[in-house]
Amino acid sequence: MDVAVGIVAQRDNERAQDLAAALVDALEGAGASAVVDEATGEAIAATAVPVGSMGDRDLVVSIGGDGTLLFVAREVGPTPIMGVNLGEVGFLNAVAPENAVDVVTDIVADIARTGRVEGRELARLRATGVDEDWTLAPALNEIVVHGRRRGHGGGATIEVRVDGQSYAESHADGVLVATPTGSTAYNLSEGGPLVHPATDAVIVTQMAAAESMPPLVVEPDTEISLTVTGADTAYAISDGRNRRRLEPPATVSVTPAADPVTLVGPRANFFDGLDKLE
Ligand SMILES: NC(=O)c1ccc[n+]([C@@H]2O[C@H](COP(=O)([O-])OP(=O)(O)OC[C@H]3O[C@@H](n4cnc5c(N)ncnc54)[C@H](O)[C@@H]3O)[C@@H](O)[C@H]2O)c1
Ligand SMILES: Nc1ncnc2c1ncn2[C@@H]1O[C@H](COP(=O)(O)OP(=O)(O)OP(=O)(O)O)[C@@H](O)[C@H]1O
Repeated sequence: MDVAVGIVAQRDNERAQDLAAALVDALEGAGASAVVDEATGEAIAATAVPVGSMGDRDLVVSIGGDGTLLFVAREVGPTPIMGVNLGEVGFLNAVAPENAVDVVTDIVADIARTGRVEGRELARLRATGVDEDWTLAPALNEIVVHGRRRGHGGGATIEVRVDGQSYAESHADGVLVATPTGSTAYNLSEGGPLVHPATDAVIVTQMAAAESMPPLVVEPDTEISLTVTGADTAYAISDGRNRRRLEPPATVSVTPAADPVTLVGPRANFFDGLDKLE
């Protein structure tokens, strides 16, 4: 089968663009087709398409940090993604740049031979409005609900309900609902637990709450609802980038998203990765 690959390189990063060019050459040499994102297409000689249209590719390669991979996941949904790490932490991107050409050409040869992609599924969360009809882009890391701004005078009163049962209610900077993938990100800075990536779970962590309850870990099919009062404005935010302004009183419902993200390629070692977080 003819394998089609999309390549997204971190914007304005020359190293990422050079690697994208090397991947295009290697893939075309191996008989596959390769396109790059539009920003990268301005820097290197390659066919460019919007990232949002790469959902029809067999594989999308993200070259950059965790933020670039989160962006690619938002744009291409369930299409298999492989991350090459040029960033600092690289929790989501297991492949080192020097191995990228070999790893990608091996994966593409596998797809050509078998017609399928071996990957692992990472759960996402979906946030919807209860009083108003809106939905955020599915979150691979976390949904955050916070007041007008982080810090003094910017918080709100947020009640957390777990499958309809009240768990906590306090004035706080916010509350975050994280996946195991997101447990090492914002959740960790707010005192939430690390959850090993092989665990199916959802984490609820209050952010600087006046009357705090311990962070809570529940099974993935649980509905978490967050009711915001005591503030003029609040926000619901998916993976730090996709946001919805709320006018409290407002309730946000967080449930499992239908489509997981499929990550392809070698797995990052969770315990080695933790050393990089300090
Ligand atoms: N105080 C904090 O820790 C804080 C604040 C805002 C956002 N964030 C995280 O940033 C994410 C958005 O990323 P961005 O690059 O667009 O914003 P960003 O540029 O603010 O990146 C924040 C940092 O989070 C790291 N990161 C992202 N996902 C991770 C994960 N699953 N495990 C470990 N580290 C991870 C990134 O490598 C980066 O160093 C959000 O989903 C949130 O988890 C963290
Ligand atoms: N090729 C691209 N086309 C369009 N937008 C891009 C592209 N690459 C990155 N972006 C934007 O940049 C954001 C990623 O942020 P950033 O580059 O700061 O994060 P990163 O990959 O985690 O890198 P670092 O670890 O160096 O911070 C994405 O959310 C997206 O909005």
